[in-house]
Amino acid sequence: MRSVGRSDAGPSRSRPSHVDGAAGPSGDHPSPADATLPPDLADAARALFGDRLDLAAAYAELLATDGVVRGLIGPRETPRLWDRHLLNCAAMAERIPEGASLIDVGSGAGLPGLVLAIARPDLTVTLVEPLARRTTFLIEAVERLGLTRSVRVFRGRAEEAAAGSRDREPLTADIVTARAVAPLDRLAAWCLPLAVAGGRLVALKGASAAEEIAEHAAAVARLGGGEPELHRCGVDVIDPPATVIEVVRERVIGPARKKGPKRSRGGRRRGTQGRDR
Ligand SMILES: C[S@@+](CC[C@H](N)C(=O)[O-])C[C@H]1O[C@@H](n2cnc3c(N)ncnc32)[C@H](O)[C@@H]1O
Repeated sequence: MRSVGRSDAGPSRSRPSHVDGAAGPSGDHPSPADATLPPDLADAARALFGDRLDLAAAYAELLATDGVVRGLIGPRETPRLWDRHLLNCAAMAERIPEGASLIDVGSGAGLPGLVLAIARPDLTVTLVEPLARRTTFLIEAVERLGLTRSVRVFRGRAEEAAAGSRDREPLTADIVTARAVAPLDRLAAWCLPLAVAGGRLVALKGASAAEEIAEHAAAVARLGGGEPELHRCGVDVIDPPATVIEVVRERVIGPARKKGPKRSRGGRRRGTQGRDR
């Protein structure tokens, strides 16, 4: 069994002051967001993060420092952390119902799962990531941002999370998110088993989202998914808006059945007499 790195041990002693409601972006003191956020993105960031903007800025700072040093984010990404990463991911929040449970598959350095946990304190978030270097960063980030009550980290693959083990129930959630993890057919195979019946996969995709739907809709249906839908998020807030593909888990498909013994032309199993069932 793979190890499970949980981070739900209550508030961290090292949590930053802004979590306790120290001066926010509109307060009297300079805030972390004032220092790191490009001025032309400030309105969008305020619209998407609201009074959690300083927490988002603290996460951006972590990505730009520890995230780069540990090789989780390329140094060339730091000038575009807000527009390409934080704002895009936060825009997905409009597709997620109030109070939902959420599993983020292949979180990497926390995108989009940690961003959504920052923007939406009403969510309960599980970050699923197989690589130890990444889960170590995630666990530390969750503690430093004071998010231990709403976010936990599962080290393992999505398939393992969905399968459960002798010591652990299978993980499930209302919403399963993913960004930059796999094409839609593979994503559906990994993510739909993690959604409750009627729950949804919400995958952040790029410009080729419509082609992906055309290519993989049949595979998604075989996996128990409904018709994939394309939605634009953050319209009038970010430019361009974020594109997501959503798939509802309409049917619960069990594990692939093993092939039975070959049947003869008459419908009887080879080597059996009489009963065919
Ligand atoms: C390209 S990174 C994207 C990370 C992050 N979602 C982002 O947008 O920056 C893909 C991530 O998916 C993870 N991954 C790959 N296969 C996976 C699986 N079957 N289950 C869960 N995570 C997986 C990898 O370890 C990696 O961290």
